[in-house]
Amino acid sequence: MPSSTADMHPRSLPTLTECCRPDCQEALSLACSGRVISAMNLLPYELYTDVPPDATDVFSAVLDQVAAGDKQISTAMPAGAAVAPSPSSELPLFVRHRRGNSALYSGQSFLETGTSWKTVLVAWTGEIVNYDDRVAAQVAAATARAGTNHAAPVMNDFMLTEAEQTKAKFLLEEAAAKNESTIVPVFLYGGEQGRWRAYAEQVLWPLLHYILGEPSDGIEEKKWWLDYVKFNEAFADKICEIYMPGDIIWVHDYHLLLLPQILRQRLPKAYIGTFLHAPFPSSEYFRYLTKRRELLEGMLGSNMIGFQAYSFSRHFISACTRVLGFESTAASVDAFGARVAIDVFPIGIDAAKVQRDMDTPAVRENMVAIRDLYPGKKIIVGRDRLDSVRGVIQKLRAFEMFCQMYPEMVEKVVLIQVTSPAYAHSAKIEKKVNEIIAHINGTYGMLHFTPVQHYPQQIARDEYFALLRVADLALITSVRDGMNTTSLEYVVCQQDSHGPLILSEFTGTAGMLTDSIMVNPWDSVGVANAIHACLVMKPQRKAELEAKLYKHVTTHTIQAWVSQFLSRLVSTLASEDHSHMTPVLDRPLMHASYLAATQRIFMFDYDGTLAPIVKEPSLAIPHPRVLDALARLAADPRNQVWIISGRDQAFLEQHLGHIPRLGLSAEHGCFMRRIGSKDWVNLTETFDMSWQKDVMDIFQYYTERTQGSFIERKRAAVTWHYRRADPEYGAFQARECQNHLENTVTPKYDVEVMTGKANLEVRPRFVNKGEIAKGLVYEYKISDGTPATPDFVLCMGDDSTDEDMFRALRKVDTLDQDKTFTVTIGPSSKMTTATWHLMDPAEVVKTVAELVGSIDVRQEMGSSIVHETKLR
Ligand SMILES: O=P(O)(O)OC[C@H]1O[C@@H](O)[C@H](O)[C@@H](O)[C@@H]1O
Repeated sequence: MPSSTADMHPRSLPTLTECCRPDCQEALSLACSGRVISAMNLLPYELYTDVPPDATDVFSAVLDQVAAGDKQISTAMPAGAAVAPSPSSELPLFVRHRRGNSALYSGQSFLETGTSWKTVLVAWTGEIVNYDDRVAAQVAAATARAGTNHAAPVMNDFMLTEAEQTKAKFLLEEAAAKNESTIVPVFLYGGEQGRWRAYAEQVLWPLLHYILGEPSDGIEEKKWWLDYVKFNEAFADKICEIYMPGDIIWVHDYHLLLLPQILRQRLPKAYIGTFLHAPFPSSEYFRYLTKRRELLEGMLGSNMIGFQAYSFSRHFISACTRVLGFESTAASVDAFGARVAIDVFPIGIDAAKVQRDMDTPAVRENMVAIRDLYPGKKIIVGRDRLDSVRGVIQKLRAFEMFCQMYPEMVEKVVLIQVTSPAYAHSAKIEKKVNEIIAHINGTYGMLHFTPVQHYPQQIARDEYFALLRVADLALITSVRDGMNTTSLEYVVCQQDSHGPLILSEFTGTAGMLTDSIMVNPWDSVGVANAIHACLVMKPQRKAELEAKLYKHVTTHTIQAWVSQFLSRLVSTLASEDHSHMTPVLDRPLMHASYLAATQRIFMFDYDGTLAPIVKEPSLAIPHPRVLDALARLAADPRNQVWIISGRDQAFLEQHLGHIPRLGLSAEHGCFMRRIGSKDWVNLTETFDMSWQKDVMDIFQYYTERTQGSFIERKRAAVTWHYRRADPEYGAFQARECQNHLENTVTPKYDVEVMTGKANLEVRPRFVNKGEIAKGLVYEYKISDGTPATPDFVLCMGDDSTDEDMFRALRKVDTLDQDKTFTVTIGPSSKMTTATWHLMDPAEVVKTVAELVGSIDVRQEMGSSIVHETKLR
């Protein structure tokens, strides 16, 4: 990991001398441009309009009526607000820093000022709030807190004129220039401005946090979805306008999950990294989303996807396997012919800035004030947004339990809970919170003492840091959280006083702050005990824990996070092109060799090569185009065409047996029907088949224990399929089953266990596709029966049994290897001994059709490259 900004200098990056997809066969001589385009939902600046000069008075007057004494409302003009010079016909516009998202913005700010990367920030302006709306929003918040019914404030159908837009841009750029960064605002209009967040915040956010909405007719959700698509497209438009080859595009968070794939379609060679700041739920939960496929595919346009915690990345990979059926490893997903790296990057904070901000005279003054309020008391502090995932209710329940279990402690402790309003209206939770607090204070409080002090408001930074510094304990009980920055800031603030941290195991932070006191927020007795244990903890133990936590937080900072994400993305890109990428079949080259040859041989595997893999094997019947192409190919006397399959002879006979001059090899070579013959030869005739009973018993055992699996019994081979079972459990059971077979059956009989695509197959060892392929080459005869050596070989297959053919052909020294085309079907990243690859059976059919002239080769050549780069 780069430890200093010097490490981040583009000059020290690996030079990417080729495009990240070498199989494009287009050496682009690209170098990383040293520029990062960050795409995030909201600009770090807020834009608003038309606050009249006497705004302070008007705000105060309105707000006084609805929420007397409510400290949350800021009635003053924002300090340092920039005002655009404008002719009186235009709206005056103001820009100020946006609150919240501090980790995200400080990461961006470090990228801009602390590294040598050039940066561009593409982000939405957010709702451009006009004066009336601002008042309405404040009134809404105040009335909601006052407990009265209130409808959410309606944003106007707001529109900036061209001139105003230019002015807005000027203001934003001016603000950004202080950070030496370039800003590209995304302006969005039409209808209510909040519509652009609706899908992300009403559907996605809850689901990512394991919250299910009420079932609906879906009409509203459909509208929100269309807006979500448009939102992502608007970002893609802006990025395409400014993109230069070699730029790194860094996409942030759940508002922009479609953006990577939209960009991949438009900029096939772009370097794209995505980071999800929110949690990613179990695939069992994620699949509730009606747009689950689109969202996953959208993310998979990236070269690398980062998550806050290992469990989130595991869930994501599992969703890709289960929902999309994509192959994956513990750290990657194979999607659309490319390998997408999946990694974990827990976000940190700007610890140095916190250290500066927590040590100001204002903070120290506030600390004294707070201590004076609670002399002699242990202070427990909580600061959360008031939504359904931060676990404020769970916290209060646990505190109540603590008071009940440890009555002797009650008077010695105060819980100061600060809650800031949630994005979504949270009146119900607020009501519940107030009720519980009233109950605790009513039960355990006294005239001179109130155990829970609740501050439902945004507090100033100075007050916030003062609170974190005077606390004896921090209590974080989120029921779901991507990353909890309060816990990190608390650790920095406790450098001298060593207050322990109680942390919910359901936060993304839990994985990194292993020296906190971990709790399950649903277990109020457990949390109550943890509170007690922390309050009576020995100073030395507290100091030990704090020292470890402090070291972690000040090492894994936001700066380290930025550096780590980018350096891992760059090394992923750099390693992608040189490792084991197999080039896409050079169809013009193959076509030229074909035309020049007269003694040709073709070997095609069936499943996964001529027909796609389907859930039910008997339904994988050949498409008429496949039959037509094979028939034409076989009709040419210069061609010898073979199907070399694991299928049994009945299946091959039924679907392909009618094609004249087509050779068939069934059950991996156990049975052969030679070209021009109607008879099958059984190569296993004399082979002892008693092993089948043992294998059937074992397969039966696993079938009973693996829901959805089934046995296919052929004449010589036996196959156990788990393609309809749970993919992970099926693969696990297959490994167990394979072990079982290899310990009991293979030592006893001369048989082999093969792993296929979601299946295990057992067959006599002496036959395999490699032996058949070799034999066909050695026994090759031209039409008059004269032995000859093929001068053109095309061998295609998709699974490990076909690798035997590729390997065998490589070893035949009579063959001209330049005229021997071994082609694996699958992504270029697949491990293979084949020389070339094609993506899927559709590409195979197209390739064969070209050879026999069913498709005009001049029109179609290279189309697989186009197809693939388009997808990628
Ligand atoms: O060798 P191929 O054609 O890819 O077939 C592999 C396997 O594919 C499966 O779909 C069949 O059910 C099996 O019987 C067969 O062995």
